Amino acid sequence: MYNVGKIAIIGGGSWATAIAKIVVGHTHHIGWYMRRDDRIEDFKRLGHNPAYLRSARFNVDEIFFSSDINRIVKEYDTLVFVTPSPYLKNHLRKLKTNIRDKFVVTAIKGIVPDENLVCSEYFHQVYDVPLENLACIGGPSHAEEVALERLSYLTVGCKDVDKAAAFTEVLASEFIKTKTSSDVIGIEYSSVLKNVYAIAAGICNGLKYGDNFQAVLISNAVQEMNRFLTAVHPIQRSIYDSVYLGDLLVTGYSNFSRNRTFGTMIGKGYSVKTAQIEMEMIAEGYFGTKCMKEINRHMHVNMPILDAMYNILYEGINPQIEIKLLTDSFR
Ligand SMILES: NC(=O)C1=CN([C@@H]2O[C@H](COP(=O)(O)OP(=O)(O)OC[C@H]3O[C@@H](n4cnc5c(N)ncnc54)[C@H](OP(=O)(O)O)[C@@H]3O)[C@@H](O)[C@H]2O)C=CC1
Ligand SMILES: O=C(CO)COP(=O)(O)O
Repeated sequence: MYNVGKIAIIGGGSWATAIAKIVVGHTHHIGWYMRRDDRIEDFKRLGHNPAYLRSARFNVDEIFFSSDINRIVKEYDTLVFVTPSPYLKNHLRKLKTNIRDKFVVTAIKGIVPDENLVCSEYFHQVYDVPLENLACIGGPSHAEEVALERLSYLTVGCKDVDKAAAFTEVLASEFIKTKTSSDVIGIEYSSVLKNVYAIAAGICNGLKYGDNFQAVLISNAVQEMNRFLTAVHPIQRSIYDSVYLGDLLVTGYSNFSRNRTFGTMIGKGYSVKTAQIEMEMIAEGYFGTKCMKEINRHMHVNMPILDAMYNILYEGINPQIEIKLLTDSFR
């Protein structure tokens, strides 16, 4: 089996912390790049991330921390990128080290803004990482629940399924079941789209639509997701697998979801700016909406929910009017 070698986590937020906890439980050593030295010092002193998932405790002797991304990249074989998508380029801008020969795993559920590329395409096109060295982690997995050791399913996608299987070895546990897939592009796009649909679910919640309508919205969202995935990467897949439908459901229904929370505020009448300030956390579906709208200008897939989100979030159309129009297109 493929040897994943020494693993490093790139990013210091809640999902990075949850993944670090899982991986170090297996390997007893990880590298960890965080952007702020003060956070690293506090982490070492407290034995937990001072800002995210504070209940997840670590043996800091098992972690090599650094705010120098080049140092981490040089010394580790498998790099797990877990930064919010809008910040990925900021971190990579500092990179002077070649990553062509690394195994690059992304747990990012978002598109690289301005480039309109999912992360694997970005690493392939800009950093020359071969497709068989690129993997993604998907599936319904709120970091808060993973930290509480509530049973969760993670899917590792990689063109080279042997490599995907090797990486699942460092994720699987009593409370994490793992699956493999070769559908990297499909998983990445579905992870972006489910955020857009979770914003839609939140907006409808804020507008006081009930559970009956939410079910119709999500049913139509899964059909829309399927149409797009079939157009962008036409392979045999079941959209009902948990990595696609499951992640859509958890993000659309869970109170942990930042995207849904952001949408609820918009539905209640907050402006985009105010909702973003109030949230204090990032709802990547906001950025995903614009990127997907631009990508779909060339793809011409019928995506009424995406279009409605774009009109509300970027064209300033009243959510009440836009959702009313959307309801007429639903099956
Ligand atoms: N949270 C979850 O449940 C899940 C998240 N994901 C995905 O994981 C990825 C990471 O999200 P998550 O861990 O939740 O993020 P969080 O919101 O928990 O953390 C935000 C991170 O971004 C950093 N950051 C904030 N502002 C900037 C900036 N201007 N430039 C660079 N970095 C900045 C923060 O650093 P600092 O603390 O120094 O400010 C922090 O490390 C996302 O793509 C998300 O979709 C996937 C599955 C589950
Ligand atoms: O991807 C997630 C759960 O699988 C997290 O979604 P949010 O970013 O909406 O919180």
